[in-house]
Amino acid sequence: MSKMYYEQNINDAVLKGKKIAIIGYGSQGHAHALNLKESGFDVVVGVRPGKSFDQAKEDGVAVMSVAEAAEAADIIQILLPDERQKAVYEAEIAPHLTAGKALMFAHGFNIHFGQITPPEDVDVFLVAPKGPGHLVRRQYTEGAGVPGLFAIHQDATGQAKDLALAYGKGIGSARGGLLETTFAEETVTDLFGEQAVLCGGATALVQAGFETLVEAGYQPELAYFETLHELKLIVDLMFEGGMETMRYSVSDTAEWGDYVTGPRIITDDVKANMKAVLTDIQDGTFAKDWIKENETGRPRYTKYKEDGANHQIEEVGRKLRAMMPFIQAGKEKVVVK
Ligand SMILES: NC(=O)C1=CN([C@@H]2O[C@H](COP(=O)(O)OP(=O)(O)OC[C@H]3O[C@@H](n4cnc5c(N)ncnc54)[C@H](OP(=O)(O)O)[C@@H]3O)[C@@H](O)[C@H]2O)C=CC1
Ligand SMILES: CC[C@](O)(C(C)=O)C(=O)O
Ligand SMILES: [Mg+2]
Ligand SMILES: [Mg+2]
Repeated sequence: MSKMYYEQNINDAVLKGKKIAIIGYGSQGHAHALNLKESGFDVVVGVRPGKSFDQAKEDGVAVMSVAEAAEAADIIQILLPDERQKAVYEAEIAPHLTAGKALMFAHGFNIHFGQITPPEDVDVFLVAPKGPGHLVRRQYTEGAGVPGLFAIHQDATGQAKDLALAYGKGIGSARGGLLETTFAEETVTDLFGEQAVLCGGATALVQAGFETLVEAGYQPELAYFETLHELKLIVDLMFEGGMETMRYSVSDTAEWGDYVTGPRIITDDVKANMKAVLTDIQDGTFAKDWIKENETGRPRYTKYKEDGANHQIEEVGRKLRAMMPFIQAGKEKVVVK
């Protein structure tokens, strides 16, 4: 088994007294900033004027411009959208990235695909929680933690690994476990996971199931409960006790259908497609296409987003969820802006 690091194995003294700049206050940014602050670390948020700036202020976190935060900090964690990082790094961070500081990421995209090349005299490492930022925050406040990966790209000070582990502990990820990787492995596996399974694979599966039922004449509300709402309940059991626990709780009929029909849906063709997706990620085809999409004003991204929001499963879901206030009760609301 790979070596896992948990809270009790990590001495976070190395991070005490250092100023940590969290650049960006979005999904990951707000979670890292608030968790680190509540773990007793010295945090400043660097973000442009606007929504996030105001939110950070309202949350009681010290907030400055990106350049001011980068200048003030010993450790600079870039939590901006991947496609914006290069421009902000070059204009506002690089001028303040002096010898002995640390540059951090939560995903290796810009280092691995050569978009950002930091100077050799700084530490460069990543701490990447394996979960959405809002859940990194929510789980931390509940005393739990989203597991994470860490990787060292440059160790100029000899302290990079200790800093990465202390940071991972500070955001709560050492409660779930920290695993060492490389920038290459983190970047490729994260992109593969989100595209093939967690986001792309899951939404396509749910949508296809919903459409199959609705096109066959069944009620859309029923199709929503069957293919989307209940998926969370099924995945909760897999999360808690693996597939075995889920199969224990469902009926034997469902379990039999799982064994005989799963492979009719996820066929060898699907696995061959997954391998092709992995190749596109590994050889840079995906990254090149995503960078070009951003350089040309995101025409396809915008259309996909619009189509997704207008799909019948979303319209039906909004109405049904409005009648189930308990879904959000007691939770920090994830507001889609
Ligand atoms: N989302 C997630 O859960 C995960 C993300 N990651 C990685 O973490 C990193 C951050 O991702 P994520 O949290 O999704 O990012 P978000 O899209 O949530 O980041 C938005 C933040 O970036 C700010 N921002 C955007 N452009 C600029 C700019 N030009 N100058 C200053 N601030 C700017 C926004 O400010 P404003 O409000 O002003 O627009 C906002 O605060 C990425 O590397 C991602 O791959 C890793 C694991 C999971
Ligand atoms: C699954 C999507 C993710 O990789 C994540 C939340 O871990 C992301 O980039 O947001
Ligand atoms: Mg991820
Ligand atoms: Mg990702």
